[in-house]
Amino acid sequence: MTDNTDKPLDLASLRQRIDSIDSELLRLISERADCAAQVAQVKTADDPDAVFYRPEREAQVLRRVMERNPGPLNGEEMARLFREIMSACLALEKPIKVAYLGPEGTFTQQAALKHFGHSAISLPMAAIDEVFREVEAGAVNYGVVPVENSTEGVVNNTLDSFMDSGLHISGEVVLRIHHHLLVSNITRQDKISRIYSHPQSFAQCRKWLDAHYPHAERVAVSSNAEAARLVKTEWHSAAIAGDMAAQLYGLDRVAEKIEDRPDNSTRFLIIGNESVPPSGHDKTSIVVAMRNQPGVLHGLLEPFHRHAIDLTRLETRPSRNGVWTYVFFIDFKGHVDDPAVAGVLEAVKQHASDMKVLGSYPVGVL
Ligand SMILES: O=C(O)C(=O)C[C@]1(C(=O)O)C=C[C@@H](O)C=C1
Repeated sequence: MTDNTDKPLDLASLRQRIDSIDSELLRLISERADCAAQVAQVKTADDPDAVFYRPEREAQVLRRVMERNPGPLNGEEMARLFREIMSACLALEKPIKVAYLGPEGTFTQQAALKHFGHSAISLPMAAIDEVFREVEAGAVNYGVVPVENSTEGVVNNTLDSFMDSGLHISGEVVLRIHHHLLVSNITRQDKISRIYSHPQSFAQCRKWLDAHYPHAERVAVSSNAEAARLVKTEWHSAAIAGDMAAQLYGLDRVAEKIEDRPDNSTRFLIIGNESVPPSGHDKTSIVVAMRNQPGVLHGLLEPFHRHAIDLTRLETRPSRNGVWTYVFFIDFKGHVDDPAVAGVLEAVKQHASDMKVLGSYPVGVL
């Protein structure tokens, strides 16, 4: 930025300019919040049981921000700012309650905040099936559970919980997972003989641990946050956990980003009671039970090929009602309202002994 003589502005003038931009931003954000409050009135006038949170609309707003972002901030950074503005606007309409796989400080809490923003009320649950139960009981509006990790694969408890549940998937969020080796202020760093972490995190950092702490005892605990908590009281122990747990328990990072694969990421699902209209860029998840006959897998997959539908994931789990029978969890691009998807689902039904649509939802934006 320069004045009329092409000289760069001095610090005081730049700060003055920032103050006036902030005043303008304040006015605009408040105007936006007023609009959201009016949206709430319109929604309740149309329907007393109106649902205020609209995942398809939020995905569209964030995508538009990313597409139109002129820089110099990158698109994701800008979308994160808008994510928080929208979260605050929704809280003005109606605060949203979200249960997540706890305890506090887990990656699942980080995923919940990334998806809903910090104005959502987030409540830790002790187990995945408890998250499902809280949503089913109506104690919270939505739940957040991990479903797959790029290094370690599928989270079986989540898939199994879907088999017995009538809940819908209303969204997905992908989180880059960075693990750190954490110590507390009482830790003797040269005497670390025990390392706590969740089994999945141990698996994701196996090579690093073999190289740097081959003789330390690896103690598996129920969550990374629990690992971080334990380190507060033991002078010879360290924990492997992420940023949220480090912050929550005030731990120091002795080594950062120790995961073996730099692209290590986990996908989480948002579960709720409502189905979601199309957002323009959606995914659908189904679970299918097949008759045990030759060629069933071909019969199941052929319609996707025929209708040019992009499969994004296929998982097999043992079915709970028969020895050596299986169910398939399938994710693919598109929304149940798309004619091509409707065609595929019709064809899959012909081969399946049972099929359930778990939900159509916007492809994760952030
Ligand atoms: O468009 C709506 O339905 C709104 O309620 C507004 C708004 C927003 O702030 O943009 C807020 C919450 C919804 O989840 C989606 C969008």
